[in-house]
Amino acid sequence: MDLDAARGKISEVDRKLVELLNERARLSLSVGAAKRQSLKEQGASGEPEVYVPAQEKRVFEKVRGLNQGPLSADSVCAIYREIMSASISLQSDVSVGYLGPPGTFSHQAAIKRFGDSLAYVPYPKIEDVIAATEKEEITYGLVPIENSTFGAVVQTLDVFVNQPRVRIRAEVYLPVTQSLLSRYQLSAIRKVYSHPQAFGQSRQWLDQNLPNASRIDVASTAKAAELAAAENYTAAISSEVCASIYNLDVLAKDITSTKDNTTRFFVLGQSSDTPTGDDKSLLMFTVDHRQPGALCSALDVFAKYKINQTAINSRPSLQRQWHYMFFVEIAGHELDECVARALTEIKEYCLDLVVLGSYPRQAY
Ligand SMILES: C=C(O[C@@H]1C=C(C(=O)O)C=C[C@H]1O)C(=O)O
Repeated sequence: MDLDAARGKISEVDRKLVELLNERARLSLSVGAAKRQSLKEQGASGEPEVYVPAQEKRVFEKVRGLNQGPLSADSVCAIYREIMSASISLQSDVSVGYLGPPGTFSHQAAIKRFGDSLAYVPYPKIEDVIAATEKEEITYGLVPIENSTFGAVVQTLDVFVNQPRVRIRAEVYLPVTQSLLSRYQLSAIRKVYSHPQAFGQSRQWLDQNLPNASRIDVASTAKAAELAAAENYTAAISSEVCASIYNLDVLAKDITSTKDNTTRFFVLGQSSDTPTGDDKSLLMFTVDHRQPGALCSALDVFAKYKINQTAINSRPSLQRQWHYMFFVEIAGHELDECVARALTEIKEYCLDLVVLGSYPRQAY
């Protein structure tokens, strides 16, 4: 086929594609109308959930299975991310809050999960994102929860300890590459700004290469880049995206201590999604300190029901000194029968058990 003929055929395919995309969009408007109708029939007030991670997971799996190439399944899924983003925005005005300013890994994770068609709202602190979700100032809030190198994001867990009225709706994994950004050469740098998590992920590199520079914690890696752009003899540990946003040079790339450094985020909303058959749930509880082995007995309930624990963390309970709030993530959905039974049983050993949410398991 010659060039003109190939371009002519592409143009014909584009015409059909645009037609099909709009046909799909009209159907997603019908989905929105059906959700509203069903809420009305149940006598419930408020807007239906427009972002449905369980359904999106099914669509991605279906599309992966259908794909015969030459496009890679990942490319087709990236295109579908945008198609679904557009159909969400058509159903309703959706806004997603994240830890800003623009360019943070939270911002990148939000775009990875929600695509380009939604409105993004930066907040200066993680607790502000959670408070804005609680007040429904934004439709969904995205917060970091743990990093594969440095562990739990304690700022997020500490807000959960106060039991905000939000539910986890989805999880997102984002590969994270930390870099040293500055307007100066390495030898001139006296001060480094970053988020405590990014310092933790890059500590070895800093000890070796900038042992005498002071390390100043700030609320986000993008805030660090903003400060490094404004102040003399400073640098930031941040993302390469921020190097271009804040006009900084990348002095060193990929300075984290482990390979495949990845951060996991939660999408928070007003409710969790329905079970998919492959979900996880995050529980938060304290145990009765007067019962010896109470934590062990609580965790034993999961063993009894053959429920896998995928993560465990603890934070000070803030109620009594040396008492802890435990965060246990398990495989399964709160509405799965065996999880529901285990939760009833585990309450015997736990005080204040809260299910923070159930969400479809995502690939790393
Ligand atoms: C259309 C829906 O709403 C959203 C859009 C989807 C899509 O375009 O396929 C899938 C899930 C939802 O995030 C739905 O719930 O089915």
